[in-house]
Amino acid sequence: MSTTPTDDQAVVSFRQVTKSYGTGSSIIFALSDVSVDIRRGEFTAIMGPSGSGKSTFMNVAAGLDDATRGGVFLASQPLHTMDDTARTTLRRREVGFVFQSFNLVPTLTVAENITLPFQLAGHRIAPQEQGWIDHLVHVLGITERIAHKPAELSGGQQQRVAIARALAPRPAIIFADEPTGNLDTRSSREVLQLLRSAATEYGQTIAMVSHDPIAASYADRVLVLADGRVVADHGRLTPQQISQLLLTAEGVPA
Ligand SMILES: Nc1ncnc2c1ncn2[C@@H]1O[C@H](COP(=O)(O)OP(=O)(O)OP(=O)(O)O)[C@@H](O)[C@H]1O
Repeated sequence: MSTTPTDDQAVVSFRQVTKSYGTGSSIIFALSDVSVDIRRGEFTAIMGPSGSGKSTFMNVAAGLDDATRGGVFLASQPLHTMDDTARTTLRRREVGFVFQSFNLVPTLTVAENITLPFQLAGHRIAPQEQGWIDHLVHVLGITERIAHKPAELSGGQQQRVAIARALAPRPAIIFADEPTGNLDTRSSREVLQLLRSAATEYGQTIAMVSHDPIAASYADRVLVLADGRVVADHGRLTPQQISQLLLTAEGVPA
Protein backbone atom coordinates (compact mmCIF):
# COMPACT_ATOMS: atom_id res chain seq x y z
CA MET A 1 0.00 0.00 0.00
CA SER A 2 1.25 3.44 -0.88
CA THR A 3 1.55 5.55 2.26
CA THR A 4 2.43 8.88 0.72
CA PRO A 5 0.37 11.23 -1.41
CA THR A 6 1.68 11.14 -4.97
CA ASP A 7 0.22 14.36 -6.26
CA ASP A 8 1.39 17.77 -4.99
CA GLN A 9 -1.82 19.28 -6.29
CA ALA A 10 -3.93 17.10 -4.00
CA VAL A 11 -5.56 18.66 -0.95
CA VAL A 12 -7.10 15.33 0.01
CA SER A 13 -5.62 11.98 -1.02
CA PHE A 14 -7.23 8.62 -0.41
CA ARG A 15 -4.94 5.64 -0.90
CA GLN A 16 -6.76 2.29 -0.93
CA VAL A 17 -9.17 3.49 1.74
CA THR A 18 -11.69 1.09 3.19
CA LYS A 19 -14.22 1.97 5.85
CA SER A 20 -16.30 -0.85 7.24
CA TYR A 21 -18.90 -1.12 9.98
CA GLY A 22 -19.64 -4.27 11.92
CA THR A 23 -17.96 -7.65 11.58
CA GLY A 24 -18.46 -11.09 10.13
CA SER A 25 -21.57 -11.67 8.06
CA SER A 26 -23.05 -8.30 9.09
CA ILE A 27 -20.05 -6.25 7.86
CA ILE A 28 -20.92 -3.21 5.76
CA PHE A 29 -18.35 -1.58 3.51
CA ALA A 30 -19.17 2.12 3.41
CA LEU A 31 -15.96 2.71 1.38
CA SER A 32 -14.16 -0.08 -0.49
CA ASP A 33 -10.57 0.38 -1.58
CA VAL A 34 -11.00 3.99 -2.68
CA SER A 35 -7.99 5.78 -4.17
CA VAL A 36 -8.74 9.30 -5.32
CA ASP A 37 -7.37 12.85 -5.01
CA ILE A 38 -9.29 16.08 -4.49
CA ARG A 39 -7.22 18.60 -6.41
CA ARG A 40 -6.25 22.07 -5.25
CA GLY A 41 -8.38 24.92 -6.55
CA GLU A 42 -11.04 22.63 -7.97
CA PHE A 43 -14.72 22.49 -7.17
CA THR A 44 -15.55 18.79 -6.96
CA ALA A 45 -19.06 17.38 -6.68
CA ILE A 46 -19.45 14.04 -4.91
CA MET A 47 -22.59 12.23 -5.97
CA GLY A 48 -24.16 8.81 -5.77
CA PRO A 49 -27.25 6.96 -4.61
CA SER A 50 -28.35 6.95 -0.99
CA GLY A 51 -26.02 4.74 1.05
CA SER A 52 -23.24 4.89 -1.58
CA GLY A 53 -20.69 6.32 0.90
CA LYS A 54 -20.76 10.08 0.27
CA SER A 55 -21.06 11.15 3.92
CA THR A 56 -18.50 8.56 4.93
CA PHE A 57 -16.13 9.87 2.26
CA MET A 58 -16.53 13.42 3.54
CA ASN A 59 -16.20 12.46 7.21
CA VAL A 60 -13.06 10.42 6.60
CA ALA A 61 -11.54 13.11 4.35
CA ALA A 62 -12.16 15.77 7.02
CA GLY A 63 -10.74 13.59 9.78
CA LEU A 64 -14.11 13.39 11.55
CA ASP A 65 -14.06 9.63 11.17
CA ASP A 66 -11.29 7.01 10.91
CA ALA A 67 -10.64 4.82 7.90
CA THR A 68 -10.56 1.11 8.70
CA ARG A 69 -7.65 0.62 6.28
CA GLY A 70 -5.62 2.73 3.91
CA GLY A 71 -4.00 6.15 3.82
CA VAL A 72 -5.84 9.47 4.10
CA PHE A 73 -3.89 12.69 3.59
CA LEU A 74 -5.29 16.14 4.28
CA ALA A 75 -3.09 19.07 3.23
CA SER A 76 -0.25 16.50 2.88
CA GLN A 77 -0.65 15.38 6.51
CA PRO A 78 -1.33 11.68 7.18
CA LEU A 79 -4.64 11.66 9.05
CA HIS A 80 -4.47 7.88 9.47
CA THR A 81 -1.43 8.14 11.76
CA MET A 82 -2.66 11.10 13.86
CA ASP A 83 -4.41 11.07 17.21
CA ASP A 84 -7.71 12.89 17.77
CA THR A 85 -6.11 16.05 19.12
CA ALA A 86 -3.74 16.41 16.17
CA ARG A 87 -6.60 15.77 13.75
CA THR A 88 -8.81 18.37 15.42
CA THR A 89 -6.03 20.95 15.23
CA LEU A 90 -5.42 20.16 11.56
CA ARG A 91 -9.15 20.28 10.79
CA ARG A 92 -9.57 23.66 12.50
CA ARG A 93 -6.71 25.05 10.45
CA GLU A 94 -7.37 23.46 7.06
CA VAL A 95 -11.09 22.66 6.77
CA GLY A 96 -14.23 24.74 6.42
CA PHE A 97 -17.73 23.28 6.44
CA VAL A 98 -21.00 24.34 4.88
CA PHE A 99 -24.04 22.27 5.86
CA GLN A 100 -27.56 21.87 4.54
CA SER A 101 -28.91 23.15 7.86
CA PHE A 102 -26.49 26.16 7.92
CA ASN A 103 -25.28 25.35 11.50
CA LEU A 104 -24.90 28.95 12.57
CA VAL A 105 -24.78 29.68 16.30
CA PRO A 106 -28.21 31.24 17.06
CA THR A 107 -27.02 33.39 19.97
CA LEU A 108 -24.21 35.03 18.00
CA THR A 109 -24.52 37.83 15.46
CA VAL A 110 -23.57 37.35 11.81
CA ALA A 111 -20.22 39.04 12.45
CA GLU A 112 -19.53 36.81 15.46
CA ASN A 113 -20.51 33.68 13.53
CA ILE A 114 -18.10 34.56 10.72
CA THR A 115 -15.18 35.07 13.09
CA LEU A 116 -16.00 31.98 15.18
CA PRO A 117 -13.36 29.77 13.48
CA PHE A 118 -10.69 32.27 14.56
CA GLN A 119 -12.01 32.30 18.15
CA LEU A 120 -12.10 28.48 18.26
CA ALA A 121 -8.50 28.34 17.06
CA GLY A 122 -7.50 30.95 19.68
CA HIS A 123 -6.31 33.15 16.83
CA ARG A 124 -6.39 36.94 17.06
CA ILE A 125 -7.59 38.44 13.78
CA ALA A 126 -4.85 40.44 12.05
CA PRO A 127 -5.76 43.63 10.12
CA GLN A 128 -5.14 41.87 6.80
CA GLU A 129 -7.48 39.04 7.83
CA GLN A 130 -10.13 41.56 8.89
CA GLY A 131 -9.79 43.14 5.43
CA TRP A 132 -10.45 39.76 3.83
CA ILE A 133 -13.48 39.17 6.08
CA ASP A 134 -14.86 42.62 5.22
CA HIS A 135 -14.36 41.84 1.53
CA LEU A 136 -16.23 38.52 1.87
CA VAL A 137 -19.11 40.17 3.75
CA HIS A 138 -19.38 42.73 0.97
CA VAL A 139 -19.11 40.20 -1.89
CA LEU A 140 -21.60 37.84 -0.23
CA GLY A 141 -24.08 40.69 0.18
CA ILE A 142 -24.52 40.46 3.95
CA THR A 143 -23.16 43.86 4.98
CA GLU A 144 -26.62 45.10 6.02
CA ARG A 145 -27.16 42.01 8.20
CA ILE A 146 -23.85 41.99 10.03
CA ALA A 147 -25.29 42.82 13.49
CA HIS A 148 -28.32 40.53 13.14
CA LYS A 149 -28.87 37.09 14.63
CA PRO A 150 -29.28 34.10 12.24
CA ALA A 151 -33.02 33.73 13.02
CA GLU A 152 -33.57 37.21 11.53
CA LEU A 153 -32.14 36.10 8.16
CA SER A 154 -33.62 34.18 5.25
CA GLY A 155 -32.30 30.70 4.48
CA GLY A 156 -30.28 32.01 1.54
CA GLN A 157 -28.76 34.76 3.70
CA GLN A 158 -27.92 32.26 6.44
CA GLN A 159 -26.15 30.04 3.93
CA ARG A 160 -24.18 33.04 2.66
CA VAL A 161 -23.06 33.70 6.24
CA ALA A 162 -22.03 30.04 6.53
CA ILE A 163 -20.03 30.39 3.30
CA ALA A 164 -18.35 33.55 4.61
CA ARG A 165 -17.50 31.70 7.83
CA ALA A 166 -16.04 28.79 5.84
CA LEU A 167 -14.00 31.05 3.53
CA ALA A 168 -12.76 33.49 6.20
CA PRO A 169 -9.80 31.45 7.53
CA ARG A 170 -8.76 30.52 3.96
CA PRO A 171 -8.88 26.79 4.64
CA ALA A 172 -7.18 24.25 2.36
CA ILE A 173 -10.61 22.81 1.58
CA ILE A 174 -14.29 23.51 2.15
CA PHE A 175 -16.65 20.54 2.46
CA ALA A 176 -20.19 21.47 1.53
CA ASP A 177 -22.84 18.87 2.45
CA GLU A 178 -26.00 19.40 0.37
CA PRO A 179 -25.54 23.18 0.72
CA THR A 180 -28.69 23.96 -1.28
CA GLY A 181 -30.86 21.23 0.27
CA ASN A 182 -32.92 23.72 2.31
CA LEU A 183 -33.03 26.55 -0.21
CA ASP A 184 -35.45 27.67 -2.90
CA THR A 185 -34.35 27.65 -6.54
CA ARG A 186 -33.19 31.25 -6.63
CA SER A 187 -31.19 31.10 -3.38
CA SER A 188 -29.73 27.76 -4.48
CA ARG A 189 -28.46 29.31 -7.69
CA GLU A 190 -26.90 32.22 -5.78
CA VAL A 191 -25.19 29.90 -3.30
CA LEU A 192 -23.85 27.66 -6.07
CA GLN A 193 -22.61 30.68 -7.99
CA LEU A 194 -20.81 31.88 -4.84
CA LEU A 195 -19.13 28.51 -4.37
CA ARG A 196 -18.22 28.51 -8.08
CA SER A 197 -16.68 32.01 -7.77
CA ALA A 198 -14.78 31.04 -4.62
CA ALA A 199 -13.02 28.32 -6.63
CA THR A 200 -12.50 30.44 -9.75
CA GLU A 201 -11.58 33.76 -8.13
CA TYR A 202 -9.89 32.72 -4.88
CA GLY A 203 -8.60 29.27 -5.88
CA GLN A 204 -10.62 27.81 -3.01
CA THR A 205 -10.77 24.01 -3.10
CA ILE A 206 -14.34 22.82 -2.56
CA ALA A 207 -15.80 19.32 -2.22
CA MET A 208 -19.60 19.31 -2.33
CA VAL A 209 -21.84 16.34 -1.60
CA SER A 210 -25.07 16.67 -3.53
CA HIS A 211 -27.91 14.64 -4.99
CA ASP A 212 -28.81 17.44 -7.37
CA PRO A 213 -27.53 17.29 -10.98
CA ILE A 214 -28.06 21.05 -11.38
CA ALA A 215 -25.91 21.76 -8.30
CA ALA A 216 -23.19 19.39 -9.53
CA SER A 217 -23.17 21.08 -12.95
CA TYR A 218 -21.47 24.09 -11.26
CA ALA A 219 -18.50 21.88 -10.32
CA ASP A 220 -15.27 21.35 -12.26
CA ARG A 221 -15.37 17.66 -11.61
CA VAL A 222 -18.06 15.11 -10.81
CA LEU A 223 -17.19 12.01 -8.80
CA VAL A 224 -19.87 9.34 -8.50
CA LEU A 225 -19.83 6.78 -5.72
CA ALA A 226 -21.80 3.56 -5.74
CA ASP A 227 -21.57 0.81 -3.18
CA GLY A 228 -18.53 2.47 -1.54
CA ARG A 229 -16.50 2.78 -4.75
CA VAL A 230 -15.76 5.58 -7.20
CA VAL A 231 -17.61 4.47 -10.31
CA ALA A 232 -17.32 7.65 -12.39
CA ASP A 233 -14.90 10.57 -12.47
CA HIS A 234 -15.63 13.30 -15.01
CA GLY A 235 -14.81 16.91 -15.75
CA ARG A 236 -17.53 19.55 -15.99
CA LEU A 237 -20.86 18.14 -17.16
CA THR A 238 -24.34 19.43 -17.94
CA PRO A 239 -27.23 18.57 -15.61
CA GLN A 240 -28.54 16.18 -18.29
CA GLN A 241 -25.21 14.36 -18.53
CA ILE A 242 -25.05 14.11 -14.74
CA SER A 243 -28.58 12.70 -14.52
CA GLN A 244 -27.60 10.06 -17.06
CA LEU A 245 -24.45 9.23 -15.10
CA LEU A 246 -26.47 8.79 -11.90
CA LEU A 247 -28.96 6.50 -13.59
CA THR A 248 -26.03 4.32 -14.66
CA ALA A 249 -24.57 4.38 -11.11
CA GLU A 250 -27.93 3.37 -9.63
CA GLY A 251 -27.71 0.32 -11.87
CA VAL A 252 -24.37 -0.82 -10.41
CA PRO A 253 -25.08 -4.08 -8.60
CA ALA A 254 -24.54 -4.09 -4.83
N1 LIG B 1 -22.31 4.41 11.92
C1 LIG B 1 -22.64 3.48 11.01
N2 LIG B 1 -22.87 2.21 11.37
C2 LIG B 1 -23.20 1.25 10.46
N3 LIG B 1 -23.34 1.50 9.14
C3 LIG B 1 -23.12 2.77 8.72
C4 LIG B 1 -22.78 3.82 9.62
N4 LIG B 1 -22.63 4.97 8.90
C5 LIG B 1 -22.89 4.63 7.61
N5 LIG B 1 -23.19 3.32 7.51
C6 LIG B 1 -23.50 2.59 6.27
O1 LIG B 1 -22.48 2.85 5.32
C7 LIG B 1 -23.04 3.00 4.01
C8 LIG B 1 -22.66 4.39 3.47
O2 LIG B 1 -23.34 5.38 4.24
P1 LIG B 1 -23.22 6.95 3.93
O3 LIG B 1 -23.99 7.66 5.00
O4 LIG B 1 -21.79 7.30 3.75
O5 LIG B 1 -23.97 7.05 2.52
P2 LIG B 1 -24.46 8.36 1.73
O6 LIG B 1 -24.08 8.14 0.31
O7 LIG B 1 -23.97 9.59 2.40
O8 LIG B 1 -26.03 8.24 1.90
P3 LIG B 1 -27.19 9.39 1.88
O9 LIG B 1 -27.18 9.97 0.50
O10 LIG B 1 -28.44 8.60 2.15
O11 LIG B 1 -26.86 10.39 2.96
C9 LIG B 1 -24.52 2.77 4.15
O12 LIG B 1 -24.80 1.42 3.84
C10 LIG B 1 -24.80 3.07 5.62
O13 LIG B 1 -25.91 2.33 6.08
